[in-house]
Amino acid sequence: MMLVRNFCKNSVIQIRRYSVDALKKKSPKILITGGLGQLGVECAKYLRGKYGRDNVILSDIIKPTSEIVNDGPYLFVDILDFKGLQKIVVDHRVDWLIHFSALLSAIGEQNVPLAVRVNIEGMHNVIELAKQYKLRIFVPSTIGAFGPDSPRNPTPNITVQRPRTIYGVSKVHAELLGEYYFYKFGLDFRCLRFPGVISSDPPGGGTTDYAIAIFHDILRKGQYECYLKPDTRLPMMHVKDALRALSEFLEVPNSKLVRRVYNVTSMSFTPEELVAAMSRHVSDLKITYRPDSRQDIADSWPQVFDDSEARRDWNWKPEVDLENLVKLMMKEVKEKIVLNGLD
Ligand SMILES: NC(=O)c1ccc[n+]([C@@H]2O[C@H](COP(=O)([O-])OP(=O)(O)OC[C@H]3O[C@@H](n4cnc5c(N)ncnc54)[C@H](O)[C@@H]3O)[C@@H](O)[C@H]2O)c1
Ligand SMILES: C[C@@H](O)[C@H](N)C(=O)O
Repeated sequence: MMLVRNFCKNSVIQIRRYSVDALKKKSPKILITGGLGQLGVECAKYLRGKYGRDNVILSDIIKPTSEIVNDGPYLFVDILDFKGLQKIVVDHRVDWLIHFSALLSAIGEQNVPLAVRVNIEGMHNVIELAKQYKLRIFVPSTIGAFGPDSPRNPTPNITVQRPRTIYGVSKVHAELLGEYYFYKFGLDFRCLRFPGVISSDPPGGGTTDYAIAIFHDILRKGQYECYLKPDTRLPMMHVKDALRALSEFLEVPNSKLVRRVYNVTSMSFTPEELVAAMSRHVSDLKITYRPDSRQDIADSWPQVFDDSEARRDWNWKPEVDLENLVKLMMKEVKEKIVLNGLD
C-alpha cells in the first residue's frame, strides 16, 4: 500500500514537473552551427526576434566580433568534434539544430579534402546527434545539388541529381542521409534547397556570389568585373525570403509534409538583367565580363527552379522580386559601407 502510494506521489510529481517544463518551454532552444557565415548571423537575428535572444545559440570556429557576442549566446564548436557538439546539446537542452557549416561550391573545389570533412563528416556528426537527442534538424541544400543531366528550366523537386562539384555531391549525400534517417529512425529531418541567397553580408565562396559582390563594387568603385557571362541565368532569393522560408518550414506540422526536401526560390535572373535593374538606381555602371571556372559550375546548375511542391504542401510564397531585391540591396549595402567605411 505504502509502495503504491509512494509510486502515485512520485508519478504526480513527475507529471507536475513535465507540465511545468512544458509551460515554461514555450520556445524551442535552437543551435545554429556554422553560424558566423552569410546566412547564420541573419538567421540568428530573425529567430531571436521570434523565439527570444537566449533561445538561439550561434556556434562556429571563427572568433566573433563584439557585436556578435553582444547580440546573444555564441559558442565555439568545430563541426568535426562530436563530443563538443554533444556537450552543447546537453548543457543547453537544445531542441532544434540548424546546420549551416559547409564549404560552398567554388571554395570547395579549391580544397576537396576539407570539403569532404566539413560537408560530409560534419553531416554525419549532426545527424547522429539529432537522432540520439531527438532533435528537429534543418540542413540547407542548394541548386548545386543538381548537375548537367538534370532538367534546367525548370528543375523539379524530384529529378536526376548528378552534380559535378564536391559541394553538390555532399548536399545530395545530406539529402539522402536525412531522408533515410527519417524513414528508418523517425528523425525530424527537414531540408530546403535554396537558390543563390542575396544579402549585404559577405558571401562564403559560392558561384552565385557575383550577385552580392556587384552591389559592393558598384557602390564603392562604380565598376565591377563579373566572373560569369552576361546571359548566365540562375535562381536567386533575397535573404528575407530565405529566412522566412526556413522559419515557416520549421514550424510546419509533420502531417503536412509530403517530402523532407523541398525546392524554394523567388526569381531567376542573368548578370545583364541584374545590371539593367541596378541601372534604374545608379547611373553610369561599368561592367566587364571575364568568365572563370565558376562559369562551368553555373552552366551545370538549374536556370529556373520549380518550387510548386513547397507552395502546394506548406503554402510557400516568395515576396521579394528583382525590383525589390535591388532596392533592398542598394539600401543595405550603402548602410554597410557607411558603417565600415570604403576599403
Ligand atoms: N548562401 C547561399 O547562397 C546558400 C544557398 C544554398 C544553400 N546554402 C547553404 O546554407 C549554409 C550556410 O551558407 P552560408 O552562405 O552562410 O555559408 P558561409 O560559407 O558564409 O558560412 C559557412 C560557415 O561554416 C563555418 N565552418 C567551416 N568549417 C567549419 C567547421 N569545421 N566547424 C564549424 N563551422 C565551420 C564557416 O566558418 C562559416 O562561418 C551552407 O550549408 C550552404 O550550403 C547557402
Ligand atoms: C547556390 C549556393 O549553394 C551557394 N551560394 C553557391 O553558389 O555555392
